[in-house]
Amino acid sequence: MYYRRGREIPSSGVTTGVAGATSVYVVTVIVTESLSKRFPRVTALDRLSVDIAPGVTGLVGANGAGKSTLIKILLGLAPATEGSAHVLGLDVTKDGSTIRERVGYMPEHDCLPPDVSATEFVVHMARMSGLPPTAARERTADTLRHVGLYEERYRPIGGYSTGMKQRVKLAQALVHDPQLVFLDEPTNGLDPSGRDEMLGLIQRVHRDFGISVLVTSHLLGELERTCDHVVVIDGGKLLRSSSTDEFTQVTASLAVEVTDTDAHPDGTGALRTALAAAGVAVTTAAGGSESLASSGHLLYVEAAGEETYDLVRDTVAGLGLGLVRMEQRRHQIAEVFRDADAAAQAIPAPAGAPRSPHATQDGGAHDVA
Ligand SMILES: Nc1ncnc2c1ncn2[C@@H]1O[C@H](COP(=O)(O)OP(=O)(O)OP(=O)(O)O)[C@@H](O)[C@H]1O
Repeated sequence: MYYRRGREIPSSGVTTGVAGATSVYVVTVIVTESLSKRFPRVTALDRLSVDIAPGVTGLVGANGAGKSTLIKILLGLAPATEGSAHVLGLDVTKDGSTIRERVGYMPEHDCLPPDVSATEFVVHMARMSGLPPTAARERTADTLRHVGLYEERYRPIGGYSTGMKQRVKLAQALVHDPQLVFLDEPTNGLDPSGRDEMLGLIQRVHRDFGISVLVTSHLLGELERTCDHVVVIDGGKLLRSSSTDEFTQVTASLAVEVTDTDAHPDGTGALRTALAAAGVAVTTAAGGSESLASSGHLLYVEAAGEETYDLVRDTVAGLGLGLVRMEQRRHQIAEVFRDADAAAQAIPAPAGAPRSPHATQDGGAHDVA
């Protein structure tokens, strides 16, 4: 059973967006309703209500935003202070052990025994999940092959690189063939190529095995590449939840670069003036940074459709400028987040109000790839 805001619907034969006679249901794998977690000195989650559908979902937020706390509550490992949460239709307060049978978990921190091999460790975790010995060994071999550790599977984990250890953690989360996996900062400590490999593996977990993924990161760029949907939290509150396409496509723009001419020594400025006169929104750089743009002679033109391409081409030709490039440019999640953050900072905090974890910690939301 999956739930949509408390309404129970059968999972058999149901896919995302099931149309009933009178209403449309959205199938979810996770639903939280006004979920809060308060520690004596900090509110880690603050009335968080969010629906997460099958697929690959990114949970993004600065260090201390509440990501790990949410995962622990969803696994039934820590109680919420108030509110409710369901995972695969199961209540986290009552069905924690069933949830953990059906959900894989890759913890953030290093938790691997150094003296055993990947095979021994993953077989052990498979047995702990209830698989019989033969199935546990077979699944372990398959899973280690999937994560690219087959050759090294008999070596002690203590001699592994960080990337290999992350793969062992991923393998133990997948070995019992869960319906859903929680991956807590799986790219932590990896170099750029290690990150790319891990992100590729995560996409294949869903594409090849149909396992839904909730993956946390404080690196917006990598979630943008990997996830169908992104949930942004800040100081335990929901900042935004939408599909990656919505994040990045809503405000698609054209990046336009032109040459200067004798008639127009500032070709970029001339084009900008002409397009503005034609009623088109033009900025010189993302976020309005004039200096950044002037060094690259780039204009960003809000694209309403095909006609914007035609208008830019005709205006460039009319001014006698050379068109160096005109390419569609999707806004990056980081920009959307930066805009939201700028808006939040414009609202002064009440005198004496405690600073949120977001405001007090390093490596925050702007720690983008
Ligand atoms: N057991 C605890 N006792 C007290 N405070 C806690 C506890 N666990 C977490 N916190 C606090 O709750 C807030 C959220 O922590 P959480 O670990 O969920 O954040 P996070 O988004 O996962 O960040 P990180 O990636 O740095 O772990 C932080 O301010 C943290 O210090």
